[in-house]
Amino acid sequence: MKIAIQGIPGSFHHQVALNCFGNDAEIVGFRTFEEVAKSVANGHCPYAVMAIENSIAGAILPNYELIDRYGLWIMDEYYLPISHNLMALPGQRIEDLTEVRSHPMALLQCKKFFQDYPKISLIDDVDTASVAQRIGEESLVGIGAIASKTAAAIYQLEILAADIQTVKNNFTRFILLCSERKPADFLPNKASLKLTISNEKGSLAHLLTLLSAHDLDLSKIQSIPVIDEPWNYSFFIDTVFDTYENYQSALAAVRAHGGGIKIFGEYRSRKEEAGIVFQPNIASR
Ligand SMILES: O=C(O)C(=O)C[C@]1(C(=O)O)C=C[C@@H](O)C=C1
Repeated sequence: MKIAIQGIPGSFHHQVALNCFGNDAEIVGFRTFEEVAKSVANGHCPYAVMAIENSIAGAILPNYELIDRYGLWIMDEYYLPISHNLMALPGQRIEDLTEVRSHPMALLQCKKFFQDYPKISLIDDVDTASVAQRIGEESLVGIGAIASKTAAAIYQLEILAADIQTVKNNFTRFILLCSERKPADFLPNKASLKLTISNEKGSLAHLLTLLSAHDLDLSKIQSIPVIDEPWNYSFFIDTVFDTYENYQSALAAVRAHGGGIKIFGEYRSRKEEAGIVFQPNIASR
């Protein structure tokens, strides 16, 4: 079973793919999230794991756009506790480093730590683990990586500072994607949607009131531009609900008020299971 991820062994995506699909899964690494989305849409990989938001750094907005554009289906979610570590070639000290490279989301999560090291430039790179791999393979002196302890072990780097993320309790929420909606043998209590409303005074307030009147709890709302209609916006919404009926009647009310709805996925909230190894519900998919 092929699972598409952005990254290589030692990356957080790789860890999540192993946690969710087991050690026998064939994990296929890509350099960009766009290639990941494409590989699921064109059938090369039946499933993908994709980071969507982090508790310190916030949402990865471009990934919402990819799910929308490639018409992918969110079938599950997974919360991974994230510990970032500064690492370099054995023998290097923090004072020797002039550059630290990592995935942009990882750099954002560790910005505060580097305030004490103004001589170090922080540089965006492909993913956490591939920087660690490059430093090891090319014996790069003066360059550090921010990555997992697993990456340090695989690529034989020394950890100079552990747990350097701004707050210790740091989670990234990942979503599990497939190419299309399949019949579910479970009752969802969470959905990811795109809602489009007319750009009129009070229309967003009205939409939120409608959702709240049907007991929908919004766990996320994010506005994104409608690219072919300048200054008009759609809203990506994650909502958690007690009953599927409430959710359906909320959607019916939004439609009745002229709102457009695209459903990206209906699944079970995994927040309370954060950090616990689990099997995704893929038996019937
Ligand atoms: O670079 C990695 O190791 C990743 O898996 C990417 C990623 C992300 O996309 O947010 C995953 C989790 C962390 O939030 C930092 C980076």
